[in-house]
Amino acid sequence: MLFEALKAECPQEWEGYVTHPFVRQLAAGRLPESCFRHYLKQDYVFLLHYARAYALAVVKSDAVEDLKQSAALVDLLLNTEVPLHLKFSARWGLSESELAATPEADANRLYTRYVLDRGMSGDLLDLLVALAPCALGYAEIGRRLMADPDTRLEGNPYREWLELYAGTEFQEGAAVAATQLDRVAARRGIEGEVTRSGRWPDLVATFRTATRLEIGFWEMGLNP
Ligand SMILES: Cc1ncc(C[n+]2csc(CCO)c2C)c(N)n1
Repeated sequence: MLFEALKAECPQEWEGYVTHPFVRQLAAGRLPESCFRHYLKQDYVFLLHYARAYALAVVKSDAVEDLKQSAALVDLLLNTEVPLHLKFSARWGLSESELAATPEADANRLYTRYVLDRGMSGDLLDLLVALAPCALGYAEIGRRLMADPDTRLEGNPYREWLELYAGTEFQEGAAVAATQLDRVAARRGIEGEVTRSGRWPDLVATFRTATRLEIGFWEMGLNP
């Protein structure tokens, strides 16, 4: 699986992302509320740009299956994920107008524009690899946190967040994204020993950069 091969190339960055102090504090219920609210506001802005990146994936698709999958994700993001985020944020006292007026943090801008740029200058595979730490990382984070003895669900104000990303629906979505990555790679002639492909160094560099930018997003969350 391409996703596993990419992770294996940058274990330090990957561990830094999925075990970041932000998520560990969140899982233990020790994350300051100001950090979580800051994160929620920035994540709203993030989701809108993320939807744009999948819209670009529609443009970059040359197979009907990929067109459909990316188009469905744009719809899911804008018409399900964003309303869910609004509902969730409302319970933290954040209104839609407050979220919409959020000034975009540099770390946020850096990340989403990097992904869009990889998609713009590269092909669908470059774009999906740039999206992979986001599309697949949160499912892994949710799964790991649920198995972590330091995680506390009882009385944890962030319990819903944990249950969302560890939930079946989310895990299945990530599995579909991983399958698409493999399918697109195979169509570009990258199959079997993927690490011997001429494109491998560039794909690894993209994945590593996007993973580092996810770390930057957590860091931003810790510094409201
Ligand atoms: C900074 C940041 N990175 C990743 C996600 C996770 N995520 C956003 S939309 C989506 C579903 C479609 O793949 C996933 C997994 C996030 N919320 N914020």
